[in-house]
Amino acid sequence: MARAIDKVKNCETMTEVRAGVNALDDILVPLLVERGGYMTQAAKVKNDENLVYDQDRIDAIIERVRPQAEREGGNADLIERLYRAMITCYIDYEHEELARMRAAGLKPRTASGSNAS
Ligand SMILES: O=C(O)C(=O)C[C@]1(C(=O)O)C=C[C@@H](O)C=C1
Repeated sequence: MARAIDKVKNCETMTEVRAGVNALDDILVPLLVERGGYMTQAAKVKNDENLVYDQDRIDAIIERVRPQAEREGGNADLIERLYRAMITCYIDYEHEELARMRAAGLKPRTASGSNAS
């Protein structure tokens, strides 16, 4: 199976480079929107500001994506930096989504862990 790095076309002009980048952004943006949708789901399920940030999960994601990047012929350090920056943005978004849902009437979790009715 072709690695991602092997799909990069040789370019002679910046027009060609930017056409390649635009084509990938057309794929990336919908995926980032979809990933953001799961932050909304996470905010709803966690329903606790103190649970939004999860260091163990961040570590697990980085452990997954670094070897994936290497298998695709990429730079694992670059992908880790991108993921850490992206997750930081999604954490902010998850907090925003939880605040939005609270303003719309979502009640905080009770001490027993279930949602207050
Ligand atoms: O898996 C979670 O617990 C999430 O809320 C998602 C996510 C992410 O994948 O961006 C965001 C915040 C957490 O710190 C860890 C990971």
